[in-house]
Amino acid sequence: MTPACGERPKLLVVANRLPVSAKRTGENSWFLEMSPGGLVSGVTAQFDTKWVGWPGVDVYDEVGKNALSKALAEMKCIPVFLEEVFDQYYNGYCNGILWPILHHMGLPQDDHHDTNKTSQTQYDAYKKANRLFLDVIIDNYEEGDIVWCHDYHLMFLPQYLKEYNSKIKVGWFLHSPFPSSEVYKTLPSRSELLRSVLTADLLGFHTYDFARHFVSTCTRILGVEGTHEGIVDQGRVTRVAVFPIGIDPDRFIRTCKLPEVIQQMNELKERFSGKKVILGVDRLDMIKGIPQKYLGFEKFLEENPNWRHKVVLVQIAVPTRNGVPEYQKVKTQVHGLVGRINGRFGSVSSLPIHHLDCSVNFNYLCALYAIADVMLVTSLRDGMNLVSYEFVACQEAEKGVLVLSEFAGAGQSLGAGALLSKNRLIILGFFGTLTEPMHRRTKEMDLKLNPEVKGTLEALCNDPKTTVVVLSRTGRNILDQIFGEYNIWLAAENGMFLRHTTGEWVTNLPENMNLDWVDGAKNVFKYFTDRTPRSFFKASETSLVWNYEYADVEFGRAQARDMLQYLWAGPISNASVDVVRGNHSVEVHAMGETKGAAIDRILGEIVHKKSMTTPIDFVFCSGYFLKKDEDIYTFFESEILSPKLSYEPRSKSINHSLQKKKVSSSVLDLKKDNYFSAAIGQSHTKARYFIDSSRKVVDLLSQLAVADTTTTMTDSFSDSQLHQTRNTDENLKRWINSVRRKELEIGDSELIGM
Ligand SMILES: O=P(O)(O)OC[C@H]1O[C@H](O[C@H]2O[C@H](CO)[C@@H](O)[C@H](O)[C@H]2O)[C@H](O)[C@@H](O)[C@@H]1O
Ligand SMILES: O=c1ccn([C@@H]2O[C@H](COP(=O)(O)OP(=O)(O)O)[C@@H](O)[C@H]2O)c(=O)[nH]1
Repeated sequence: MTPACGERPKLLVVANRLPVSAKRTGENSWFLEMSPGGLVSGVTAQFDTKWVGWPGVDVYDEVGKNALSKALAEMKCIPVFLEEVFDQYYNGYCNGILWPILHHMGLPQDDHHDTNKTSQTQYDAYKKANRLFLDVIIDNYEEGDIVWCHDYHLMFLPQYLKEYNSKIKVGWFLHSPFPSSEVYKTLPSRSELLRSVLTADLLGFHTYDFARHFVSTCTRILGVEGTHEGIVDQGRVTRVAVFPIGIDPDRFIRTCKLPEVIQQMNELKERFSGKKVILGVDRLDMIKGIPQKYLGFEKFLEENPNWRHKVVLVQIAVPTRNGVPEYQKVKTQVHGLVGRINGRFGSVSSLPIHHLDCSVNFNYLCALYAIADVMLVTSLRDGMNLVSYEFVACQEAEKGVLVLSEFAGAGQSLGAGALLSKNRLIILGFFGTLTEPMHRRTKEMDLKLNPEVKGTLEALCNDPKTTVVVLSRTGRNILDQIFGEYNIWLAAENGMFLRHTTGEWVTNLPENMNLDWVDGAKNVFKYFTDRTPRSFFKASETSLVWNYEYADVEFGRAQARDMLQYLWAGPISNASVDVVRGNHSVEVHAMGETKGAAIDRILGEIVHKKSMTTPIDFVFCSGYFLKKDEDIYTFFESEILSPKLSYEPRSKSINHSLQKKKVSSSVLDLKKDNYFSAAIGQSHTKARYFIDSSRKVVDLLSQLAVADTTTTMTDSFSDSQLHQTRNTDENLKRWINSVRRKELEIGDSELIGM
């Protein structure tokens, strides 16, 4: 029966745990408190509905069961008493077998002597527990109710529910990750569990990756079809979708304003005054990476003696699943590490790690979140990790830093604001960007690196996570002279030549570039140089520049006009070239030789040379570029709109041959918020921002050298010295289209844009 018009169907939330856990205080009296874990926080925040679940306690007597059921009913909770089955179901199959597999950890390897018997008993207990849940649902189900099953504890429940009544609408949501099929297929009961889950109408996951893994696992293990909607099996569709869980931020913001919580914050600030506070809040679960967090902290203290006694790591390690051997082991390991690190770096008055084996109440948790300078989330794998959201919600005043493991689901939604930058690319022009401020007529040979940028540039170039490229119109010799000492990539003559300073120059020409015109044009350039006193010309493989700035100006201009006529009539008449007439120069260069055209090949080459497999997840590009070279900015914008899958290096080596190799994974992992472009000195630009002077570039680079955050850049770009040039997708598309127009800069081109 469908509910009457206007009447909403009732939702039965079924999870292993009820949102409250019970403690017995007398024969028929119970104390109820909030259950631990993100499932409870996340689901209670969003729904006012009936819950079915385990009350967190073993009850064997009828008096106790009745009293507890009554107490829970007031909170719209219905208990499932699991009794004898609980240990083998919860500690055994759920948390000893399924949990490690779902978190990519594989099956536990010890207890060989009894493995078959134990795992069979656990599997049977798991099925029995699922049936006990079914029984309670049947007792409470009313026609039209929707049953929403949660998590890996209840993978048989959808099938049992549909067998009982095929019309019940059933959803199933997984709060943990779902691993790749290679990991999942090691589970002996892999097919039965998948088949059962697929009987549900709708399946939900936190992230696209988990959903994708699930679908491909079903297709590989069961041979069913995966479509954009979900799984199709013999005409029946099970929808698979992504529903990331969240928190109620207002609850945290409100709590932080309570006088009692402000008082706690003040006490904590005083307690840790003069120190930076790093906070960790995790269940003491191996997936949370607490030992790894401590080892990292120990290394930090080893390598940075000046930070000892100036930083404290406060770790709330909420006790969890004590009945599972792996959890007991991790607890012992963690305690050993705390003892060692505090012993090594502590003093009578100060301990580097404050480790608490307990949970804390909500108000105190908010106070801790609010005063922390750094929240350190080091999950090895984590479904979502609500703690990271909660920290952000409590940080209105302090603006601390969230260090968030990319292996937590939250990394996919908080990524833009968290410290994830693993592989940064910085592309800089030379003239007007890194040079000393100077007159634009300064000769190439006199160009000098801005002394203020030297230290910063060195730090960035030596950072293993950062690739720095100077992309300039300048020639190879000059770049060699100026940057020879740095660990840097040099792209000379607008990227036609490329070199890492530890290697040799390679030509980086587009494939099939026709250079037949060069010899003929060179003759014309020579002819006019010979006939125009004090003029000179420079030639490279792809361009020729004739300069008459020291000649008689009138005569030079007349000669330039003649020279162009000769060129157009002769050597370049059918050639694919750009001709740029400057105030005192004529330049001919191969078409397509812009920074935007070259960057694609430069990236391919760098990726190949560095054997780069980690996608570039941060790009900063800035320069004092010619208008036509601004296509470098649109190159990155178009990567954001339609990313390429891979790069194939295409350059030809002058001095040694390069083995061509396809890079298989995506190279640029750019979203809107991890790409920053800033044009120097020109407000009409395709860059996202413009900067008045190169001095600001020095500031920005120095910030990047000390903190590798996208947040840092976002903050910097929102200050008054930087001007946003655009921010809408529509504009973005227009700019990308406009770049297809051929734009030639007529003006003083000798030095601008180097
Ligand atoms: O009930 P426990 O065995 O004590 O464990 C607590 C919960 O741990 C897991 O939480 C997951 O759900 C969170 C919310 O979706 C998510 O943010 C987190 O990453 C997961 O680890 C488990 O999946 C829950 O069933 C437990 O209640
Ligand atoms: O002493 C504590 C520490 C944490 N939490 C809560 O436990 C949840 C942990 O959820 P998360 O998704 O981060 O991880 P899970 O424990 O579910 O794997 C968060 O809502 C925390 O506020 C709590 O209730 N008491």
